[in-house]
Amino acid sequence: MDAVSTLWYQSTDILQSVSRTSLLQHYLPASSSTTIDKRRIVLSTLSVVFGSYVLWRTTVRQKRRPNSEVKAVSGGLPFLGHVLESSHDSLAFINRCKAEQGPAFRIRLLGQDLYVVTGRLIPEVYHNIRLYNFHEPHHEVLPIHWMQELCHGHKFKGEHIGPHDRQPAIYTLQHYFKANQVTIFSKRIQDGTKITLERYIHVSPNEKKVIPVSDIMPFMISQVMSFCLAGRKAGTSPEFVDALVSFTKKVCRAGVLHALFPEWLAVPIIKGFFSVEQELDLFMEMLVPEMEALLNENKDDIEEPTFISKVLFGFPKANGEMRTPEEAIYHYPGMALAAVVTVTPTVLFVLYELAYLSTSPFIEELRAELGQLEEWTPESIGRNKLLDSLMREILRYKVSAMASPHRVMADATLSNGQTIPGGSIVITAPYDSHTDSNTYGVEAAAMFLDKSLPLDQFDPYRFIYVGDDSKKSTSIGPDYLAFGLFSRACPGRFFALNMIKYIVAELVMKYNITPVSTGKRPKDSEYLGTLRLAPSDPLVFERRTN
Ligand code: HEM
Repeated sequence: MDAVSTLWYQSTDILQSVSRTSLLQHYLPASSSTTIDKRRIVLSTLSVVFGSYVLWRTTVRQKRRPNSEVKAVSGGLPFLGHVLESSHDSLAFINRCKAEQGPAFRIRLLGQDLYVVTGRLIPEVYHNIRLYNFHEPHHEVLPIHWMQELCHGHKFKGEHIGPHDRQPAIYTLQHYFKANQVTIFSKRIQDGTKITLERYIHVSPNEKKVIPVSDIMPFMISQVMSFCLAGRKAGTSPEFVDALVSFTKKVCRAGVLHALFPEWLAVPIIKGFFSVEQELDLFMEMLVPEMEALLNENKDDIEEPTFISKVLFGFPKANGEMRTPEEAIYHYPGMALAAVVTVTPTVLFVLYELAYLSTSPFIEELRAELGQLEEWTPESIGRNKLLDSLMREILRYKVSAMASPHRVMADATLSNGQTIPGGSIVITAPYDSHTDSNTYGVEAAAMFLDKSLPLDQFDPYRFIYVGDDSKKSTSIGPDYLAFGLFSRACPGRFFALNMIKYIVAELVMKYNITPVSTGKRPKDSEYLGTLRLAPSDPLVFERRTN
């Protein structure tokens, strides 16, 4: 999950929504000229405080740097740093930085220094998990537990997890969501997708409709996800699904406020406008009775285990006790959020590429292959090589220019001899690796690179030329960083791809999906180089009859 990327994406939205809503009205009723004066005073005070804070972040905290330290890239504006350049054309920006400073360089975004590593240096960061801490920066940008504590802590406190204890949510995924285990979700992926298509895409046979895919996709994915992670009752409840979408949006927005503003300012805004108390109440109200009922059954006998039931029964807490239903459910919103914010943009990318491939033979070939499957399940669809090649290519090509923030826990020396000071944030440059033939090695180049389009172009057939399993959409490596690397690699990837491929296969077989206008494909949106999203234009869905 690439959390830092939500930062810029949400910030404009937040500032707009905060100013649109009644923040000032709430504190400053507008009735007289005295009130207007008071408003001015408060606004000026806020501006001075915020301005001083920004100045402090950009100047006072600067310090002397040793010669061996990774060097800063030239250019950039005060406070904004390289925001404009990295948002305008992130790939050109990375190339310029590499040309100027080599494989590691320092950039500045919104008053924050970021150390960027490229190519062969990336695995070093993923490998040394003690030196490069992955969780801390993610918790800062997506402060899920902090939000749970802030908005719901007066009603329920999650279990204490020490730094050396197993993380219940991650441990559950690592042990119960392996490639050969995710078949337990198959029936629910199928049923959830069916209900979702009926609920969100109403197109009769031979009818054509413009569908706002980027608006409805978070709901569609949240629904199928709820089926699997929280159970059928949750998955069929529109309130539950809407609460998950709303929880996700609010936490992303709170993450921006939390990262940009001091806590004394962020907390009242978040409590006033982005509180997730109602959503967390609803999750508890709906799920606790189900989990209590499960506790009375034989736990080995659960017909359709969920993420929550695995946290409840899978393994004890650090003190040896089993979790209560509330303690198990506490881990659900964060995991569901991680799943929704990664799967939704991936499915949207697939739909846009398919829409713009609608006149190429690829779609018909894919339909012909899928049409020959003897059974229509996530497993059989998952084994289709053409669809797998499409998925790996989407995740290879659509990855953002910069991703995966890690906190450097002590002064660190990279293998090129350069150093990164302890306490800094280091990020990786995955798109650069994915498009550099040096990362693929000689064998891969001989095996498939010479048969496909150049690496900086999209080619859905690219990975069907591979003879072994090393280049499947779930197989990680330095040439495919979409799911991270080593022990920190995404433990939800087998489940995610099973689900995404099934949803995509259903859509491809049921609909002709085309762009609204036949002009040039609109560009993907890029924010700060750390987030890449498919265009938000709607697409045309035509119900197929054969
Ligand atoms: C296409 C979909 C997905 C993508 C592209 C993706 C990507 C990633 C990446 C890149 C990481 C490593 C962190 C980093 O390098 O910044 C990660 C970690 C993680 N992902 Fe995913 N992910 C996806 C789906 C999911 C799903 C569906 C779940 C849950 C069911 C999930 C749960 C997690 C968790 C818990 C971690 C943290 C692992 C740890 O800390 O060791 N992901 N994901």
